[in-house]
Amino acid sequence: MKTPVRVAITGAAGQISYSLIFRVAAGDMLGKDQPVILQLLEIPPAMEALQGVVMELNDCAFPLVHGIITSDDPNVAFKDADFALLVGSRPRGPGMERSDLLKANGAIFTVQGKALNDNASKDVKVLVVGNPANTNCLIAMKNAPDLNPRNFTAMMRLDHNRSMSQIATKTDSHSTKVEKMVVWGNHSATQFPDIANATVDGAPVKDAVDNDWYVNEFIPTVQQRGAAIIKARGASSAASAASAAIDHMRDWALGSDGRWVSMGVFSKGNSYSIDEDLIYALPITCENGEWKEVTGLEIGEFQQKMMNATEEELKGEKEAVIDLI
Ligand SMILES: NC(=O)c1ccc[n+]([C@@H]2O[C@H](COP(=O)([O-])OP(=O)(O)OC[C@H]3O[C@@H](n4cnc5c(N)ncnc54)[C@H](O)[C@@H]3O)[C@@H](O)[C@H]2O)c1
Ligand SMILES: O=C(O)C[C@H](O)C(=O)O
Repeated sequence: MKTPVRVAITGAAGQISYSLIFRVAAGDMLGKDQPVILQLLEIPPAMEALQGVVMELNDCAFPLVHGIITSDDPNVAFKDADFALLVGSRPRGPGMERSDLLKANGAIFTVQGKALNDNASKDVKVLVVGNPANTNCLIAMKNAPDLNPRNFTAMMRLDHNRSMSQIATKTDSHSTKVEKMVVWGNHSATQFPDIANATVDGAPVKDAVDNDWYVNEFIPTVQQRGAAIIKARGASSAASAASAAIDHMRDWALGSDGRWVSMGVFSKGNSYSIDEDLIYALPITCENGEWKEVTGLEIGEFQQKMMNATEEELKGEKEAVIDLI
């Protein structure tokens, strides 16, 4: 039996966590042979609801769960954490953009960045899910000067998975047959789901779909999918967001087997001339617990325009929270 690892999850009584925690506990994230100690963070008004979640976790009698800690203090929840999934923050409602949440949520990530810096394992792998995820991740990273910036990532995997699913449906194939999809930039309406290198059943996607569908249907559908779910469900995506978080962390920890994934990462040293002080989604492969940028892709005029637009938005978000970083 492996030694248990510590998995901290914030917003643990919320919608996403209600799916996420149970999947982590079942071994979907780190493997069926990896015991976990769950370290669950909430704010004081939600601690009672969190106790209900813990009762349900206990009632599952998960073989891999070797301890459950609950707290409203990030210094306790992040103590020696090997993995930290920062979910806790307000979701947007109808008619809002994710960046409208910066004022409400940004400050959460200064406190949590400091607490990670002071308490977590030096190798902690951090995934920011709470919106606006990229800029919240930048805030947390900047408030954790003793941790390697490479430890901080933002979730773009939901956008990546949404793209693969849309392509599979359009080409009458299956999402597992779609490879080399890239979603660049911000988890927002400016994100750029790019099919230039993507293949389906080994053949170029761009030969299988027409450009009009790509530009006028596919890209806006992926960009607006979060808003479409809010409109339909009356609440933001939760189970699919949890599933994407599981995919992101699993691949980072256990490897992506050469498959490309999209992750929001610190842009310093990137090979696509993107501003070097952002959390920007790039094409990534993961191996031996490390992520690596896919380099050397040719960038055409349309791609450059789309990549610049999402970069500009991220620069604007950063300016809006400059006092927090
Ligand atoms: N990056 C993505 O792809 C993606 C996808 C879906 C949702 N999200 C975002 O994830 C966040 C959570 O969504 P949800 O549906 O679970 O929301 P929710 O409102 O159901 O749950 C959020 C939980 O966070 C808790 N919380 C608030 N402040 C906290 C703090 N300082 N410390 C710890 N916990 C705190 C709340 O008490 C609540 O229980 C939202 O910001 C949402 O927009 C991101
Ligand atoms: O759209 C939202 O606000 C929730 C989430 O970021 C999503 O993409 O579903």
